Amino acid sequence: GHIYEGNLVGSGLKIGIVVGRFNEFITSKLLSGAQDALKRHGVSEEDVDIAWVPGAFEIPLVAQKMAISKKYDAVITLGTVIRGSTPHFDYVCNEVAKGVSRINLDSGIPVIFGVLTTESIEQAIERAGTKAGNKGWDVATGAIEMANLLRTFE
Ligand SMILES: O=c1[nH]c(NC[C@H](O)[C@H](O)[C@H](O)CO)c([N+](=O)[O-])c(=O)[nH]1
Repeated sequence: GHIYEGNLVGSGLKIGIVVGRFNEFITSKLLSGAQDALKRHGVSEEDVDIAWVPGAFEIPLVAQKMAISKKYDAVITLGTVIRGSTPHFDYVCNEVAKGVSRINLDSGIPVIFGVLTTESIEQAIERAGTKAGNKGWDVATGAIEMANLLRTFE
């Protein structure tokens, strides 16, 4: 039988990025990690569009707009929700996760979930370019892999 898998060759792919401004100290690092990964895998900067939204709660709506525009091979979502400072932490996280996962199925476009949900600021910093790596890099390579994988099914 056939093994389907997407390679990490990004050249020619069009990528949309939705990033939340809330906790911008962290989300800006996630964004640069994603941009670095896209560039290092051959995605040209002119093929990357970036939309800034107020916070994670607004990510799904703009991610949906990008996905249904059919202008992108994949959409990356970036945000940071920290329980310590979020009164409705579980609600915000669940709604954003549910919203993003639904867009994948409704649009058929890979929309990668890159919203950090952590207990503390320290944990967020660890995942935004320090000892636990950069989640932005990880979701960017995931976007390239999924875009290429889905092309094999067309
Ligand atoms: O992205 C975040 N948005 C947060 N709230 C804003 C929310 O995403 C919406 O922007 C806001 O509710 C307006 O709709 C956060 N907290 O509340 O702490 C958070 O930690 N992260």
